[in-house]
Amino acid sequence: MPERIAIIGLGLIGGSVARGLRARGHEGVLVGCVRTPADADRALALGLVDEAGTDAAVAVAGADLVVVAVPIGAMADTLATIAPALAPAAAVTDVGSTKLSVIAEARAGLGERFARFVPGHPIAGTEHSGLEAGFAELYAGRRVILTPTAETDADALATVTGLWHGLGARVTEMGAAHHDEVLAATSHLPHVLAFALVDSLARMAERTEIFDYAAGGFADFTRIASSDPTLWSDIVGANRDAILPVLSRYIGDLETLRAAIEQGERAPLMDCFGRAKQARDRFTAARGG
Ligand SMILES: NC(=O)c1ccc[n+]([C@@H]2O[C@H](COP(=O)([O-])OP(=O)(O)OC[C@H]3O[C@@H](n4cnc5c(N)ncnc54)[C@H](O)[C@@H]3O)[C@@H](O)[C@H]2O)c1
Ligand SMILES: O=C(O)C(=O)C[C@]1(C(=O)O)C=C[C@@H](O)C=C1
Repeated sequence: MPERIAIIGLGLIGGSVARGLRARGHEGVLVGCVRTPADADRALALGLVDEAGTDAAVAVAGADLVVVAVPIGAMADTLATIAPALAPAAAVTDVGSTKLSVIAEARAGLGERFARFVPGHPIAGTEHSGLEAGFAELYAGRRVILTPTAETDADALATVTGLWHGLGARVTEMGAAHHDEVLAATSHLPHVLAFALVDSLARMAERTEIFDYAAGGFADFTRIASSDPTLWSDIVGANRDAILPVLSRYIGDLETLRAAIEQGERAPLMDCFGRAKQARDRFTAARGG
């Protein structure tokens, strides 16, 4: 594990990297960068890092590894800010939920340091945000996708792979475009649907008492609608090209179901629900129940 690790952004994802490194006995120095002096004090009080400040360029000076864990909308500025302050041998990675957009921003912001950048995405999270949201075991047994480019240095890739293995994660490599298509379907679309459903019902609930009777079904389907609206607007905006086709396909499938319900046809419902149950049961079994 690198000796000096800088983490820019100590919310759910960056904070969990810090807590995980601590819990697994990392003996080097952890440096954190947050947005306000009050957050820096809080990060130190929580024991997340050894040094904390609000200047990303100061935070990365002398670091062997830099983990950029800010919202997608703050990636471009952050990468451009740290570029001149990076040590020559430093490896840089990110945790952003979209990869083509971050790679383009890293190429522009890091310039000649781009080869030291390893695009990454831990497929693990919760609906919570902020300094208190992280936990040490967030990445244990979870997947991390790395999307190196043709220019990515092999030793930077090895350093970042080692970070995630050290946190107990399983590392997979794939192309950035494929990553964005897969995550559009399995993460970004579900978030859009959950936000839309809760908003739609909330506007109905202004006139009725429906939420008084919502229970497990509603809670299971909508947990992720408690996620941060700014974070998710950034993600959806950055991955719109991959989200639009799966969103359109889903709307078409819903229209088919609506027509079947309207016509009183049972067979299309049984076909859809049956296929869905099988697929969901296989997914649950593959995750270990
Ligand atoms: N939430 C998830 O489930 C999840 C999962 C995987 C990856 N991600 C990705 O991880 C990244 C961080 O998400 P999060 O859930 O940890 O969000 P978060 O809001 O919990 O944390 C973001 C942190 O970045 C800080 N920050 C924001 N702008 C900054 C700036 N300009 N400079 C320095 N710090 C800044 C915030 O103060 C906060 O500490 C995002 O890019 C997101 O796409 C999120
Ligand atoms: O479990 C959650 O709450 C999450 O939102 C985690 C989740 C997901 O959709 O699975 C969200 C965003 C990511 O980039 C990766 C993982």
